[in-house]
Amino acid sequence: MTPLVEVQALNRVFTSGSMFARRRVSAVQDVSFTIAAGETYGLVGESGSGKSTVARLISRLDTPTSGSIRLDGRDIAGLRGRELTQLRRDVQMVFQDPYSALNPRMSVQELVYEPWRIHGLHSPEQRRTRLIRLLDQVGLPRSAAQRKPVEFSGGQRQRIMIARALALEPRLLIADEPVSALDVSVQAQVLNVFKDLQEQLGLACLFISHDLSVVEFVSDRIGVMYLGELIEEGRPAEIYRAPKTEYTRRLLTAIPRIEAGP
Ligand SMILES: Nc1ncnc2c1ncn2[C@@H]1O[C@H](COP(=O)(O)OP(=O)(O)OP(=O)(O)O)[C@@H](O)[C@H]1O
Repeated sequence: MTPLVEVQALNRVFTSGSMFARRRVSAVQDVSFTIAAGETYGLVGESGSGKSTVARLISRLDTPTSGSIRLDGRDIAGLRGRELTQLRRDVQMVFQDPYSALNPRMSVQELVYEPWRIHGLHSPEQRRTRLIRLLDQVGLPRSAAQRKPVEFSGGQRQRIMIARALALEPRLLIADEPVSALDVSVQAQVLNVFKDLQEQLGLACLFISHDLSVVEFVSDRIGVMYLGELIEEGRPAEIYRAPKTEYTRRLLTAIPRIEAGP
């Protein structure tokens, strides 16, 4: 079966500086992996290892230096016009910082309606019904609809971000450090939202974190990145039982593991 996402020999080189002092960074080096429909693939590695660059390349916010990314077997580099608009719907992102990503002047309802307005989707009646369903799915009360982001805690704001990302019924959700800005006590609650969504919606997810315990909690498979390369890949249990690299072994010693909620 064709994987939903197929990343092949991906490279991204950044160059900066003047003609005399040129700086060249290989942010992503020969990275290949796949994500099946309904699968959560966790990408872990320390700051600067290239995780966010991979996310930006898959969502076509950036262009690879070489290599390919296929969604449903089609190379996303060639998409134009209506097909590119469809990609923008099919791949949604949730970022680390819900404080800056949500427009503080908009209510939760306006924030969730916005992608529908942009894409010209659904009648007013359908929007109301869908909004209620989304709030239920991410564990927010219906009364949240009329309130503004400032009235919510960090964890609740991240739930608003997730609801907004789900509004367009994406095929792939990319979550880039979605719990890193949250208190540890709140992290598990938001991670459980991701787990519930996987079970309810069968959503495919690229889940990025520098924290292996976070990635292990939500992922079916894990890829470890180091200095732009994917140095190890496997199921969480395999990686915990027998890490293949010294770097992964070091990540494993770092933090306590997250327990599932009640
Ligand atoms: N636009 C850019 N121009 C130049 N260098 C960049 C650019 N974007 C990223 N880099 C460099 O590429 C490397 C990988 O960065 P990237 O943000 O992908 O890593 P990361 O693993 O996501 O880290 P973090 O979690 O801190 O964002 C870093 O060395 C970074 O400085």
